[in-house]
Amino acid sequence: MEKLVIEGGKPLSGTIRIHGAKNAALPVLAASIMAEGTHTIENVPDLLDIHVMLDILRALGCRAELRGDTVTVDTSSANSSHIPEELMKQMRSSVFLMGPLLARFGKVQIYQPGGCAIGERKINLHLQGLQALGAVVEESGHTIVCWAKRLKGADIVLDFPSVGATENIMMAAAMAEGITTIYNAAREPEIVDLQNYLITMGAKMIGAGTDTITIEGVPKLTPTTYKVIPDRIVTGTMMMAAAVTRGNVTLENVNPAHLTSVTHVLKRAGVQVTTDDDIINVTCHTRPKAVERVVTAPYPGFPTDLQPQMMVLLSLAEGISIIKETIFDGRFKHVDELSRMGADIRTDLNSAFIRGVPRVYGATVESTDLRAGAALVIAGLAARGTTVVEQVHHIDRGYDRIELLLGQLGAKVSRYTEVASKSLLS
Ligand SMILES: CC(=O)N[C@H]1[C@@H](OP(=O)(O)OP(=O)(O)OC[C@H]2O[C@@H](n3ccc(=O)[nH]c3=O)[C@H](O)[C@@H]2O)O[C@H](CO)[C@@H](O)[C@@H]1O
Ligand SMILES: C=C(OP(=O)(O)O)C(=O)O
Repeated sequence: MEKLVIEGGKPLSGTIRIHGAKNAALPVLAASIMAEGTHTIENVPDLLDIHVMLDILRALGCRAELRGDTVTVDTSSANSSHIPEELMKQMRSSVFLMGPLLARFGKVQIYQPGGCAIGERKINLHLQGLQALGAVVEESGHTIVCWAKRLKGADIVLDFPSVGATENIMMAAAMAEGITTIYNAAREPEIVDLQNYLITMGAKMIGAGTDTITIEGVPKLTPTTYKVIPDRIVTGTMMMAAAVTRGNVTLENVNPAHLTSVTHVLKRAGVQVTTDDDIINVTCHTRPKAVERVVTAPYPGFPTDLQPQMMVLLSLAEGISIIKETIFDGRFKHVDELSRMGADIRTDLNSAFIRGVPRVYGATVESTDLRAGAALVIAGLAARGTTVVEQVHHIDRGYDRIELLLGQLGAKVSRYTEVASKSLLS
């Protein structure tokens, strides 16, 4: 077990480069198995979830390795469509392999996926989409088996613009017979990235980034070299860290267009944000102002993956703010921990009412999930005194050594193992 120890109260300052997007790299790596041969995927972040995906690809018979920020996957020796349960449970994104394995082998056996405890995360839309393409789905306990002699194109209307379901259907449909149209598709930048990768492999599809995606299946895809997009959630996290510490931070290798809703909310809070091609600068010299209402929504709305971090900023803002979480039903676990640091937050169902306080104080807090953990780190940076964030493995799922990233901006964040931290804190 590892912990982060944060000495708060120092404004962040400097320039950092943002790593590639976890949520883009994961479906891209899953899709690689559809084309036999060697793929080179660039700008891949060195994260726990990426390593789990590489382990799964290896368990399926592929050769896969990450060197620097480049993954090489040789899928020619893939010989299994059964994802081992212990790997399946390690992350939600293991579910992305359903569509690709069905497309390549006509069969897939998985188990209910694991992942962060942020609410009920069903996969019914994934399964309904694959069924619409002609797959037979059998569920027994935790085990799910799907098969299809040949997938066939179909019109699919999603009840909700689920990111994962859109991606799974896009991948399966890329090699189905005929035309598939996904209505009410998710519009996230990661969907566009997946479409771009699939097109580079020879797939025929248009519409990603809008709510209607049309795919004409092709019999075969070919391996390729592809560079994934920058991580908009890591970017947003660092923007908020800069703001709460009243710092001046420049983020490079980012796509400002992916953060329009976030920039808009930060500006309403009085934070200065300027952008250039692939650069964002965030400067904040005064206490942020409350924002009456922030509502999470599918892209291009305010991302749920930045809701906990935004809550930290609003906890320190002048006035009363409300955050409404509309995507996940259990994504307020950070509230209790922030309250332990002195934040004044009440929740009612999916709304959080935040009365800004002038400062928060260091405490020992627990990271309950990935973005909650990131939020606690940000709170620790702004706090008076020392903050210890426990259960760092959650944070490692989405941030490549967050302490080093923040250290480049002058933050004092150190990582300790259980044994070291005991002696440090005794
Ligand atoms: C690896 C990855 O890309 N993860 C992101 C992806 O997760 P993920 O793809 O899991 O998110 P979805 O968009 O599918 O889920 C959104 C909502 O739809 C519900 N739902 C989803 C699928 C389904 O079959 N049935 C169903 O009811 C979920 O419970 C949730 O309440 O999008 C989320 C929403 O932007 C982000 O928070 C995650 O960081
Ligand atoms: C919820 C997240 O990821 P996942 O869907 O992989 O759990 C996230 O990235 O914040």
